[in-house]
Amino acid sequence: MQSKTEWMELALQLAKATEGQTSPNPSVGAVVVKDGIILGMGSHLQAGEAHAEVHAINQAGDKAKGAEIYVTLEPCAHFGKTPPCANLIVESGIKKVYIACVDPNPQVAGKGIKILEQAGIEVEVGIKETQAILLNRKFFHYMEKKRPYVTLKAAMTLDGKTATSTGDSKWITSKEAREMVHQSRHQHDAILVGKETVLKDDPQLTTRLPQGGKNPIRIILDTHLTIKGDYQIFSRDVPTWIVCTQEADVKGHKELYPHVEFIQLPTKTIELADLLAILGERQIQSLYVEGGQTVHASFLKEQLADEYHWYIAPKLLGGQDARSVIGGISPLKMDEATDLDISEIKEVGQDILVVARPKKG
Ligand SMILES: Nc1c(/N=C/[C@@H](O)[C@H](O)[C@H](O)COP(=O)(O)O)[nH]c(=O)[nH]c1=O
Ligand SMILES: [Zn+2]
Repeated sequence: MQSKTEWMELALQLAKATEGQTSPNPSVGAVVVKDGIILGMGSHLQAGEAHAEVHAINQAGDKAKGAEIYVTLEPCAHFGKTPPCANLIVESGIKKVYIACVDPNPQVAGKGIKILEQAGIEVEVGIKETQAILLNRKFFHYMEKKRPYVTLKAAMTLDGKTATSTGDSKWITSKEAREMVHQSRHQHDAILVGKETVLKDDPQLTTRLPQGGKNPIRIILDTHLTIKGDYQIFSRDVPTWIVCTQEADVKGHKELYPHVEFIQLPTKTIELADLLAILGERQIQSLYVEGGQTVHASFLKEQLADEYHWYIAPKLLGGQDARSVIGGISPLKMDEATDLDISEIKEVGQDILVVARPKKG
């Protein structure tokens, strides 16, 4: 017999397994249980398809009568592409609903729970709530701020260098760490780099995992559209959006690269807040920023990064002339530093990954 916490843990595993593939929807898992026996379980797999509760209840069939359901997010109450799960739960005869976290989206918060309680179904909220909120932090952030959740990624030596003075950086981190980066690319709607990274590294910015994976949209910051030539970012297999400013000659570039989309900002410089708002309007919920140092400096200065993935290799380069992780100008006083909460440190091959987020408040 599993405890309610263990059943919710299973539902969270089901949700976590689909991380990145359900965008613009959240990742959700559900388990239907009666007398300690699993009658049905499921994950929401793709936006527009059945929700996790539908899969789990369909598997349980008539046996769902008198059962309990564990679901990682409050059941929906609105008619989206599928009928509301709250009504389905009522019709199924389920007698108790355990919910990890409510939907913070003001339009839906609490509506699903109300339908259940009005039908006389017992509801308990908050089992493994922290993990459930963490799992869908990008979705909740996007719902609240209408701009993508931004993760800055950097790979560096133990003394914080991302390349030698000649720009050589192949490779700093191990195969395992680089594979984890591709896993993150798969889980993000878009990936962003600056002009310098394109000119120096000629990156593909695609997801290349042994088991395959979704390619994020490539977003390149190129203020005056200076990137010309057969760079890999112009390949036709992945959508590429180039961000430039008002004086850039988009018309001329469009003739060179007809398959590329241009986002021309009405300003002399690329204002990141404006860009993120535009990306939000285009349903980009999560943005993976692979640098380089100038781009990282802008996101830090504007305080627009929501998460940092620092991959640190057991190497030392030394030298003030080697490239550091974040460019720009440093604040004068240490107490102007950006304070972070380190949420995870894990070994990846011979490297370590530090996951950190700006301190709230
Ligand atoms: N030099 C390194 C990285 N380098 C990161 C960027 O500078 C590269 O241009 C980008 O990842 C290349 O993308 P690709 O062409 O799609 O493979 N990133 C890493 O994690 N470890 C490194 O050691
Ligand atoms: Zn639903």
